[in-house]
Amino acid sequence: MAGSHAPTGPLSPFADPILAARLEALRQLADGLTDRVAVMDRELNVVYANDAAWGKSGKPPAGTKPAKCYESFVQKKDPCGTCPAESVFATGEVLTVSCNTSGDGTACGMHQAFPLVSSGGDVGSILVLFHKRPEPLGIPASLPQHQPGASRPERTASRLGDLVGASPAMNQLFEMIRLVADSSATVLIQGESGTGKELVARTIHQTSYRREKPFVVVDCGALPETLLESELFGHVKGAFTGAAGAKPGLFEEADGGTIFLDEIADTSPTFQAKLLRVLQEGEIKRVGGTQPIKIDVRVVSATNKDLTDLVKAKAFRQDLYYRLAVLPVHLPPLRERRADIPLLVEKFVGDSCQRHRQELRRVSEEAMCALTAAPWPGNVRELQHYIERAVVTTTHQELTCADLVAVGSHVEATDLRTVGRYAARQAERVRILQALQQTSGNRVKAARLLKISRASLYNKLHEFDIR
Ligand SMILES: Nc1ncnc2c1ncn2[C@@H]1O[C@H](COP(=O)(O)OP(=O)(O)OP(=O)(O)O)[C@@H](O)[C@H]1O
Repeated sequence: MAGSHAPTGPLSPFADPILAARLEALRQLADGLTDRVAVMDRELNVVYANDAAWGKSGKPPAGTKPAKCYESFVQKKDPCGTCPAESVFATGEVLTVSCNTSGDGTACGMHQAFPLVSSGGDVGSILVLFHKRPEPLGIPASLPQHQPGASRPERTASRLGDLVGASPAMNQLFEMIRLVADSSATVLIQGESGTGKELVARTIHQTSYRREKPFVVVDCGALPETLLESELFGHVKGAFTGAAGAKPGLFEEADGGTIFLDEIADTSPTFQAKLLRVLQEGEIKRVGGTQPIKIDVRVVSATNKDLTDLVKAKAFRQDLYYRLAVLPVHLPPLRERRADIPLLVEKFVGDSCQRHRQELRRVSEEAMCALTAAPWPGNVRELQHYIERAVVTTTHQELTCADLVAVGSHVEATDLRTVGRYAARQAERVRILQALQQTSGNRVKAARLLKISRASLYNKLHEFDIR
């Protein structure tokens, strides 16, 4: 039996179209879950709860007045003295409640509460995840829920698939990914460049039942409007000069899977109108064609711009925004979640050592502190490249602060000439280190190997601070 909506009366927040769309998406994915999930309005009426949340008391019969959360979940007549979820309405911040599984701290056993924002921008209701009920002895804590086939990414406290993180923001993200994975609702990921938006999209795909089907990435900002249309929707023979044959588009290629539309804010109004139609109708028409083609694709999009600002400035269609952002995800910049840095550093050192066939290297405590304190304006991507350079250009078993200084400023050079010069110097440095290694530190032999004079080698050792 599936979960159900309780009647909500004429003042239901779900008269709001965006909240209604979010509720529908949540209902689709939470109905079959064994985790307890509920949505409450500002008056603490249960607007939706899945069967697991109603538990033994069972859902109220249709037509009864909206049930209050305290009546439904803890069989109390009066509201709890303080409900932590109320702060979510006040602040719009995600809340995690530390309490044990029997629900000390909150009578209902609330674990996390997420704000559901209305089209007007206020918190119209909250999504609540509860702690699991203690299982009777002898029964496994969770029964396998998934079909055979490619396994879902492994989830540990600080990792989901390739995504690592220990900050509250990342932990909430892991929970959300797990919760939304099996819905087909659209997801909009917003965050600065390099924060991991594409990796999050890929993890959502790999966590979902679509994981054995394609994950197709489209950089919408990189293509002019007409090319983007024919790439995404395909074209029929003779649709334009050079269209010698018919070609299926990326939406067709992604059928059954997920399409990731990166840089969605950089699309033209004409393209936005066409994409909106595709999302509304669940079908595409190839460029130059008239025949609609049904598609079953989950759309995950991303932008490093604030899409709500663009909507206000009328630079992005509001109706398309609502369609794309049924499940909005915000990835904070790395400087706002420094607790993730040590885990990311360890992962990137491990990956780089493996890629460059080196033994696993360690990072000294002092160096880790310096890395954790750095500003990382280029976010996780900048940290990843920095670690890669450190692994390639240094030789000590343990990476120290001195090694990091030798790698150079963590701030990436942006102009091509500087990048080229920097890369050439790094390559030179690496070659000298290799020569010294090959000759067991014998500088005369190393100079001979490098085909430079001994004096030049001494100058370069000084220049690169190699001792
Ligand atoms: N939490 C994370 N754990 C492990 N690796 C990560 C994490 N976040 C980002 N990365 C890695 O950092 C790099 C940049 O991430 P990604 O390309 O997903 O960022 P992005 O936000 O999509 O960037 P852009 O906006 O420039 O397209 C990738 O190599 C990705 O694998």
